[in-house]
Amino acid sequence: MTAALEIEGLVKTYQSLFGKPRVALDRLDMVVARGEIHGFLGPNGSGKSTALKTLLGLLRPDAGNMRILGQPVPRALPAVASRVGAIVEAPAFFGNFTAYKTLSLLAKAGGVPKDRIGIVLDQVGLTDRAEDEVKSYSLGMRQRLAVASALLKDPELLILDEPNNGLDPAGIREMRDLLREQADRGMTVVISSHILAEIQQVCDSVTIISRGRTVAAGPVSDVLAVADRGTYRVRVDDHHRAAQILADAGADVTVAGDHIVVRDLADAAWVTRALGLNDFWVRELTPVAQLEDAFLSLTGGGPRRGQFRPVDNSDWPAQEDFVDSPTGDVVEHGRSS
Ligand SMILES: Nc1ncnc2c1ncn2[C@@H]1O[C@H](COP(=O)(O)OP(=O)(O)OP(=O)(O)O)[C@@H](O)[C@H]1O
Repeated sequence: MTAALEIEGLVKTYQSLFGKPRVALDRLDMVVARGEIHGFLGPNGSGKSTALKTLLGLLRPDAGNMRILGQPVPRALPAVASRVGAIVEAPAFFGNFTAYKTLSLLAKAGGVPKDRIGIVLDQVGLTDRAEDEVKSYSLGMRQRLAVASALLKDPELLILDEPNNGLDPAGIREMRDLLREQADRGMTVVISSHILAEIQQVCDSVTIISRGRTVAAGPVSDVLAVADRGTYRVRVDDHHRAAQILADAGADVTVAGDHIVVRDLADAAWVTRALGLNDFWVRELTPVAQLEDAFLSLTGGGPRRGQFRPVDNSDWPAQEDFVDSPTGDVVEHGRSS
């Protein structure tokens, strides 16, 4: 069976009248199998939105091949558009329209049967507020209304850029259940996110990008296995002193709350020996395999709002290029620590 989404060698450079061109996508590759929930992960400014907008025909690519539901895009977009639901930018709703009226207009414009409105309102948990004006909605409720609008067509492929933005923990859980329900019905779901724990819980597979390039892809368990390069959590009495002993012995150690994290360990027994020789007895020695760790080790740093977290500068424009973020926030220069 063909993949729901395929991107191969996608290149996109933003031209600027005054500054240097900015390479946002640098031969990006991505494949999403049908029926799965796929996480599209990357630090701020790594190119996620650019990739999704290019895929959906909102930006023109410089090079590369893309297919949606087996059809080459952007050429075949008119043919596949009715089978794809997407939110790549926060949609602007009329504040004095109700959710029902908003969805009615969208349904009418898209030739969607009216009975879909009640179904999607129910799916996103807005039935009780359907007759309230959108201006009275919280950010999370607007987010759910946006998802409802994307679900109207009952699409085969649903693409959501940062769907959890503005949602509280309960809202995030509801969104997760909603996406899982859709996937169980056969819908393919692609979500971009920085909320790594969330991706780990909901996604079957991931593509991790950094600076416009794919750095890891595959089933979540495979990506975790690759990234699990001997990272262990160690619990011991007086963990500050124990961390010092391990650091003095040459280990890559950080103290994290009430435990120690030791990285790049070839043999976990080394920790037990090194501490035992100093009369420290290990109470816990557990391998750590979290998507967060995979993400950090693959992209070289954690996502921070409005900041770039470069990985390797070898073939990337000079540091002075990294001065503006799309949000206008302060931007970190150079390699992350
Ligand atoms: N309209 C634009 N003009 C010029 N450069 C842009 C434009 N939009 C994005 N960029 C640049 O392209 C790169 C990728 O940005 P993009 O928004 O695609 O990343 P992202 O991974 O979606 O980031 P975020 O997680 O912060 O939304 C960044 O260097 C960004 O500054």
